[in-house]
Amino acid sequence: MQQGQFLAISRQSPERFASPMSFSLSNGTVVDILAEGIIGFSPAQAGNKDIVLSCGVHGNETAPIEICDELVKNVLTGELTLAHRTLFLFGNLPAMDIGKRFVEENMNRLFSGAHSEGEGLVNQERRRAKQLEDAVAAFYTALPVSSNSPERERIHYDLHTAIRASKNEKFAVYPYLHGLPHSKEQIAFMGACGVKTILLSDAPTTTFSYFSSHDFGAHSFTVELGKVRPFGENDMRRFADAKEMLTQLISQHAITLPEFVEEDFDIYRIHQTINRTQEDFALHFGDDTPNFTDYKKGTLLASETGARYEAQADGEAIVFPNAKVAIGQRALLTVIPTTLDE
Ligand SMILES: O=C(O)CCC(=O)N[C@@H](CCC(=O)O)C(=O)O
Ligand SMILES: [Zn+2]
Repeated sequence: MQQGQFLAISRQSPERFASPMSFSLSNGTVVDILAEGIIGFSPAQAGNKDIVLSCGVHGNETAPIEICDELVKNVLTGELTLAHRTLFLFGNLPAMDIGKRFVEENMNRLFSGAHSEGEGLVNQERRRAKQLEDAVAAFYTALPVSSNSPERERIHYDLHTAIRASKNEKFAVYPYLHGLPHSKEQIAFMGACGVKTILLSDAPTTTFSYFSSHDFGAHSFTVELGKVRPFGENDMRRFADAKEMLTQLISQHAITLPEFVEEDFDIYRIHQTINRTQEDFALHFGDDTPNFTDYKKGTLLASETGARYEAQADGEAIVFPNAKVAIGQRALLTVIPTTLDE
């Protein structure tokens, strides 16, 4: 509490959080530590939002970890007083220690129960994905929505940074909503964070943000705040707007957002999801080609034995290319400009 060293203790001495613990801060906020890297706060006069901020689901995506570490520190030391119940999740602690995306398996393909499919809970990423799901479920369902109380609003921002540089530096993946409307207010919040590019998903996935969106009706996004860099090497000025808005979100009962103006955003829809199915899967552009580089119809983007993957429309752009993913996993997304209600 004095130093707010929750992440440091979680990483160095996780056994200290082997059993759940609960205590109160002098401002009345109740702190629930469920496990290493999992800490919830319930202010004495909690507003109507239940907010989950997750980071480090990929261990080498350090800027969001540094932001959340500081927010947690500020709450624990009393420098920041929360207005809403907030759950912070530091996802893959062992992967942070080795500075890698993951140790054995990409955690962000293990949600919505995928952790227990096939061989089951055989590695730490699978067990952790289940633990994170359980923590989110307990957090969102702790306060039953009573007919007398105003509807509670569930929010989950899963904070990442991208492996490649991006033409559009900050962008967010809006999970598939099964036909429900996209929230303009949420997109306006993203815009205030400096996230002016939104990718609308076209199908269910096993990502963390789809899990909270689909299972709990949360306003969820995977938010890409910049590029992967080691701890201590992030230029935090590039994250200032995001950090400021996240601080406002959790510490103010209501925040003032600029009106949503669609022209201020680049909205894309996912057009192709290309999975690696063969050992010889190869991308047909350079490793330094940034996300959102677009191509003419017919351009060969990737190939593997038995398949050639081409741009199917002029202006189709690449996102998250990675030829080294495990067989069966997503190696490339392509996106096409769209509008919100198209
Ligand atoms: O830069 C990359 O190739 C990956 C960055 C990253 O981790 N992105 C997420 C996106 C999840 C989503 O589609 O919602 C991921 O690949 O898990
Ligand atoms: Zn990531």
